[in-house]
Amino acid sequence: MSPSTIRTTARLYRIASIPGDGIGTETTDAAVQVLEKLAEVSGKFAFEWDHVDWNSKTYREIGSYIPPGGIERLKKSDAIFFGACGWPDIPDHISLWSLILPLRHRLNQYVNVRPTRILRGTSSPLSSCVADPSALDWVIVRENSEGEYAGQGGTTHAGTPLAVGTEVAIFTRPGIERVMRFAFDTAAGRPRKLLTMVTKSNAQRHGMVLWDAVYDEVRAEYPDVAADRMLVDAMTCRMVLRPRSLDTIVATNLHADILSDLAAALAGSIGIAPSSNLDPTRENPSMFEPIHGSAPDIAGKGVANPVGAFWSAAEMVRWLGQGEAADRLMEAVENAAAKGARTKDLGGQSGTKEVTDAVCKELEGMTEAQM
Ligand SMILES: NC(=O)c1ccc[n+]([C@@H]2O[C@H](COP(=O)([O-])OP(=O)(O)OC[C@H]3O[C@@H](n4cnc5c(N)ncnc54)[C@H](O)[C@@H]3O)[C@@H](O)[C@H]2O)c1
Ligand SMILES: O=C(O)[C@H](O)[C@@H](O)C(=O)O
Ligand SMILES: [K+]
Ligand SMILES: [Mn+2]
Repeated sequence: MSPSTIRTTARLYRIASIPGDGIGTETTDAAVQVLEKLAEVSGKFAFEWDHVDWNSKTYREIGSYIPPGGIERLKKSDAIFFGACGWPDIPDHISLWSLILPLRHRLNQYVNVRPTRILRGTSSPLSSCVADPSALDWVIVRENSEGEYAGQGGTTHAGTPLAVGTEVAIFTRPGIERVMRFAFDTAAGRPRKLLTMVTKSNAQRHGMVLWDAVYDEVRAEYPDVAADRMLVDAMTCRMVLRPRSLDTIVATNLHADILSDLAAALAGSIGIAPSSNLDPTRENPSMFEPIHGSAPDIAGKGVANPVGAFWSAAEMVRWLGQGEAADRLMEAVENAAAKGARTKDLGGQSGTKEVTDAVCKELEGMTEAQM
């Protein structure tokens, strides 16, 4: 194919890229580089980037992360790629509630999909998974719009010995039902057709009990899916001791946030784990980001693992309809890891740049027939 043919037939995707803070900028730069290479070798699509500089520095300068008109700007894109937000000199609840959470809420991204598996060339701290890496292959479906992250509550007598803080979790029937259906659909679309629903409905007797009731109703509509439910504390043991007994997992905003960090560690490192903040109605752009934060302890050192950002980039490309290219990208990531391009968190010695270059090289080596 000549370059001009490529230009006329390629589908153009407009992507808003928000690197944010700390290693978010390093892993996003790496992902943009790998996505450009993927587009080049595929010839089927190209990216037009809207580079968005909302971060803790802009907050210090202008007092906000998202400037006026910011959400409208993002709505012009086909998808959003996000790095991480948060920096030690700004309280974490300010950065979270000024950037990532408003984006998830205002763009109606009510599901957060977090797959985990042990990539080829990497290892798990679980001995059962060292013997058989296929034992851990999960998709955590995180409720992404309400629950413990509803944002309701308040403080009275702040800064005094009488200080009172309330944190109100909100669970609505429509909110639970839509994420439950999404999870059952996800489970039904996977080979094992297995779903585990996680709550803490023994101690939390209102919202969590509503989760149980909605689970029972929706479950009846999916006779082909084998479903069970767990309390979140016991779930942590099951994830460690019986990984093969799990496949798709659905849980509340907070529980799934915690379980997905555990899942990432069991698969080798938080540095590999991806997430998709989805608006399943496709009315708004969905947003793709590694699950890790800005990691101030390693920021600026060139050692951050970019694989979670690459996997998120693959999920973005899949969401845009380029499933084959997404598979190729993951194959390139695993080939590179298997050949030794691994960062320190995975026991390797490569830096961010070396892993990025190795993945680009793998992509270049794939023939047109493969793409
Ligand atoms: N969605 C987001 O943007 C998001 C997510 C989580 C945390 N945060 C924010 O990030 C900041 C730091 O939070 P934290 O320390 O709890 O979590 P973190 O994920 O940033 O870091 C936890 C630990 O994992 C390591 N780590 C994380 N990503 C890595 C990678 N790609 N490669 C190698 N090591 C990696 C870090 O060095 C650190 O030791 C806080 O401000 C927090 O609010 C933001
Ligand atoms: O819950 C949070 O703090 C954030 O959602 C973050 O941890 C994440 O996982 O994206
Ligand atoms: K992130
Ligand atoms: Mn988290």
